[in-house]
Amino acid sequence: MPFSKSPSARMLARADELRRRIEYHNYRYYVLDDPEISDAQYDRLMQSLRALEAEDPQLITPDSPTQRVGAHPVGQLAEVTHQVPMLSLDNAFTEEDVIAFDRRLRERLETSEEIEYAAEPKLDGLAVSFLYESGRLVQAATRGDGMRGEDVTHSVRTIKAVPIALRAGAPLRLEVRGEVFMPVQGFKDMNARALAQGEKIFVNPRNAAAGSIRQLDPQLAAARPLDVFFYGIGQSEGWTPPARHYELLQRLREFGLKISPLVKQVRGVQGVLAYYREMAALRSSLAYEIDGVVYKVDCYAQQRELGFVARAPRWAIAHKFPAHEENTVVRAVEFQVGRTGALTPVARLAPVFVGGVTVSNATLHNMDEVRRKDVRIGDTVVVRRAGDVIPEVVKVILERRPSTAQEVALPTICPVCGSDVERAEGEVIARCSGGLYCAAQRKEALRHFAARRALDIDGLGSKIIDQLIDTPLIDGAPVRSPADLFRLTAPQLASLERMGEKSAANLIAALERSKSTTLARFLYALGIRDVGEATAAALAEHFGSLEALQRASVEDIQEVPDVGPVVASHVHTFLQQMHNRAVIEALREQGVHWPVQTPRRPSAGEGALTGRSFVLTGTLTSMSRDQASARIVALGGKVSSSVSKKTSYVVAGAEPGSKLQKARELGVEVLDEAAFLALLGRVIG
Ligand SMILES: NC(=O)c1ccc[n+]([C@@H]2O[C@H](COP(=O)([O-])OP(=O)(O)OC[C@H]3O[C@@H](n4cnc5c(N)ncnc54)[C@H](O)[C@@H]3O)[C@@H](O)[C@H]2O)c1
Ligand SMILES: [Zn+2]
Repeated sequence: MPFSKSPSARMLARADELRRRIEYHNYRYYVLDDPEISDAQYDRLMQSLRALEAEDPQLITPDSPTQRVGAHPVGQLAEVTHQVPMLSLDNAFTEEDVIAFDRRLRERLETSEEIEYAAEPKLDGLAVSFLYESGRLVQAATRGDGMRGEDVTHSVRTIKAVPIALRAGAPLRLEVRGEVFMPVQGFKDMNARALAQGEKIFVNPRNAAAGSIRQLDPQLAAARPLDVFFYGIGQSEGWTPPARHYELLQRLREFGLKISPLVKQVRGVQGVLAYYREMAALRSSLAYEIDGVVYKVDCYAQQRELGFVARAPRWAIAHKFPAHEENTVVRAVEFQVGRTGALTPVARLAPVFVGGVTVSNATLHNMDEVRRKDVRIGDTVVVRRAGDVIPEVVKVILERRPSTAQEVALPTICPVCGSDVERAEGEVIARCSGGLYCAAQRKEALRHFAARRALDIDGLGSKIIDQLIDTPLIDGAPVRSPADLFRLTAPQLASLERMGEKSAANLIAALERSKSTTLARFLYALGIRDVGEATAAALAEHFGSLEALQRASVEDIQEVPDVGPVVASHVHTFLQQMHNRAVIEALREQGVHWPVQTPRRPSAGEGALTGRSFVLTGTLTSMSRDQASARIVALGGKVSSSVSKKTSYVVAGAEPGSKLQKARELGVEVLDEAAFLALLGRVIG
């Protein structure tokens, strides 16, 4: 055990360490607009430092972050000195903090009366000072370190809500202060565009607003959806300011300056706390983000009496809402299989308190999203939970990536049933192909199987299906697949809740009747992805028997009218799954049957493209690839997915892939869209 240092030396070192960390995060937040920790984490660092300094005031240094506002900017923007300092606000995180604040004020004012407050939403943007001379906007500046900020007149002039000229009656000289922010929808649109163009995206609207305003190029700020609410003044000349803050805001509105419509005059602790609850309830429905509410003593005479401390006025406090964003670590990424077989990556997180609840899972939506955000196991990420929305991983903090971080891999087999996972070309979602067998898809598969247009099992609704898959009925096991339905006996069914003997007997009879079906209904009932009734009917007509379809290759299946490569591959993969085959086999053993059909022959007029094979690449403007395939096949041609010497034509649409290259190498004839349409036209005409 090392010797414990003297307490003051230890506290000194700790205060030093906290200051260094806070300075670093101030720099990232105020100068780079790219924070590395969440606001809540930052607030905790500040609270720790405040607590230390309160314990031993000798620890306070003049340059401690508790004594100063923000950070001094080091950008290329010109510096502006604030005539009246732009301060920060003290924070309250609990009702107790607010009660203590109000008590302190009444003690200082030596009053037993309730204080009147102006209560305002606390916009989450950045503070800007706007100087109007003779009613015209002459300068706009950021807060910076409170004493000196940056000249941002060029970008502020592009904000439509900031008047270039005030209305008549405005004082000769007026410095107004307000919050510039980005509405949530504008922020999302902007990030979506940035993403599409491979540009940097912002974590939240606040950083986006700050980043936009501090751009050197006013064109950039002009393109960003910025807005403003004005909430106070700095220096002014040539008028008598009102006696109350609330009245001041009304005057500012008369001058043409935008004031939050949510500002209210309230009385005492009860008044402010009621306002807090009202705004907390409104929070998620507002078009912009608020991170709390601000209470300001309404009467300016009282404000003057109360004065300031180092970095904030004594007469105001920001009452913060629970944070919407927190940082935490991704411990693992697991895949959940939905009822339609879709695999969703889910991040397992070190539990974190955010948006008022403890969150330990967050959806990653799909693999494209995982790649785009580059989320790896072991990463520190920003997690967001706003309102009742599902928690989401917003971004990875790359600076915190450990060398052991692991990339996320899409499993090749379903984590629930072990069937192959398929992800069709161009599709975002990966799916389990074990539709008939997979426990995750069981309920949906049974519901679909029994539906009227499938096997039409009268009386087998969702409620009974729920019971069947939860109750061990058959040899101690619940129903696992459609084949199990036909093993059920009337007494077993009658033992289910709300199921009399009569209904049980009816259901057994319905099951019996459903055994006699058609191949088309049966294929539809299997619930193969993208195989609706029409496709099922086309498959049945084309192949005539289930055996023929089971033997068919992807190319063979593509010969069916209206079946393109994607659907063909779904059908093929589904029928190749061992577990699916076993269920189909069991269904037939249980007596499910259909009349044999004769396979379809091409009718007159068709067959004009017989013997010719096509490969499609790129995008056609007049039809989809599947439609093009269908047209070719309807005329007797074949469509395959890869180019070989035997290929008759490669049809190349816009932005063709490597297949075009291959065609040229092999000397295969290439048709552009016009030539392809001409060929179809010639053949038909
Ligand atoms: N994540 C990080 O690394 C990091 C770093 C530094 C700061 N921060 C965040 O910034 C906060 C500190 O920043 P701050 O000093 O700007 O304090 P603040 O944001 O807590 O409060 C002061 C600011 O509130 C704004 N405001 C919004 N509505 C207002 C209204 N109606 N009336 C008056 N002011 C209003 C003004 O811009 C004012 O300057 C921290 O609590 C933290 O959340 C985060
Ligand atoms: Zn599965």
